[in-house]
Amino acid sequence: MNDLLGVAVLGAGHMGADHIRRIDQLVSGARVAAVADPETDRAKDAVAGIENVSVHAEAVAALDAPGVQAVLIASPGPAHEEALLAAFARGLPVLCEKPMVPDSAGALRVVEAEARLGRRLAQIGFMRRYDAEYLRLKSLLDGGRLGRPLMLHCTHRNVSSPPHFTSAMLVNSSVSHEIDAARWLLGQELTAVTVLRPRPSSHAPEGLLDPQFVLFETADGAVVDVEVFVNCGFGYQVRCEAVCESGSARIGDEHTMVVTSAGGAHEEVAQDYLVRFADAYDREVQAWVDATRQGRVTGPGAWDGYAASAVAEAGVRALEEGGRVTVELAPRPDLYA
Ligand SMILES: NC(=O)c1ccc[n+]([C@@H]2O[C@H](COP(=O)([O-])OP(=O)(O)OC[C@H]3O[C@@H](n4cnc5c(N)ncnc54)[C@H](O)[C@@H]3O)[C@@H](O)[C@H]2O)c1
Ligand SMILES: O[C@H]1[C@H](O)[C@@H](O)[C@H](O)[C@@H](O)[C@H]1O
Repeated sequence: MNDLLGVAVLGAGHMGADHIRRIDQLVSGARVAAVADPETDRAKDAVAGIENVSVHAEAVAALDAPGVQAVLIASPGPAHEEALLAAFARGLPVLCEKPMVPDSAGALRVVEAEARLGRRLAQIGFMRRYDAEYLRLKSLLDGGRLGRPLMLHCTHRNVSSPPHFTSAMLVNSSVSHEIDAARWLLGQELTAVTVLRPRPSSHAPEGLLDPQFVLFETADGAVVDVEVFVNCGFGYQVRCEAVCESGSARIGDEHTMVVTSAGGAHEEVAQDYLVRFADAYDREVQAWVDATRQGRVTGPGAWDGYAASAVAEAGVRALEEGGRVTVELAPRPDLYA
């Protein structure tokens, strides 16, 4: 392998442009070798000032571009399956933004394709696993000092939702993070989901069911609740409180600065995920580059992406049809044992 891992970035929108900047300026051991976006001007803007990078309208052309040794997928969710399978066909390691594939059948096809290869190539962009506060909570729960976890209470608030956002996306895009975090923190699969629909906020776009209250049950009898509110208007807030047999622990309150001026003081609230989780994205991409250079996958993988999609799909059914929906997972291939 060359000195620097050559990465093709697919999608140069919000996340893609941020990852391009990160690989170019912050991460060691990698460089941006190619970028693909059907909006080629967007791709050109994102790589302005970067040398030896090719720009493509088609994702596949970027995978085949000179110097490409790995892929970072930051296109919209529905484009991920094709890109993942194309990367697998070329033996290229991948970091794929969440959701891995929004529908569970497509996600399972990705799992099966990787299982057929017989080696793991995909890491999924569940960056909360790299956030310092989540890591502290994980370490506390694993240490056992608080006893068995019984419940997680989660809050996931965005200032506003993008124009294309649908009611289903509150579950399969936003809550996909809580689904992965809960599986990871508790070390269990989520087995059933119920979604309550409070009256929509008058600040939400017409027809969008926002907020929602999502309730998960786990294989070992714990319960996870998530308030998801993507047009809350005031800030980006992600909180998680674990309630255990011998105590509780809460994260998500620390991302504030207290500003004092003109006879008053107020706490600032982060306005978006790029600020709140900046350090987590940095650590995530660095860890992916380091592992990839060693020929390994160390982060959340295709099975985690599939499980999150299957749980989210059950959640969307619960949202649309009402009632409690159980989650059916396919058998887990040995590759992910
Ligand atoms: N981890 C996180 O916290 C986080 C945050 C935001 C978005 N995301 C995920 O990142 C992905 C991108 O989201 P975004 O907010 O950057 O979206 P975006 O709309 O800002 O950007 C997507 C870009 O992909 C391009 N594109 C469309 N089809 C493509 C294709 N087939 N190949 C290559 N590029 C294509 C679009 O032209 C656009 O420029 C989504 O999967 C989203 O869920 C993750
Ligand atoms: O795609 C984004 C992203 O995953 C954010 O982390 C989440 O807070 C948003 O709700 C979602 O729309």
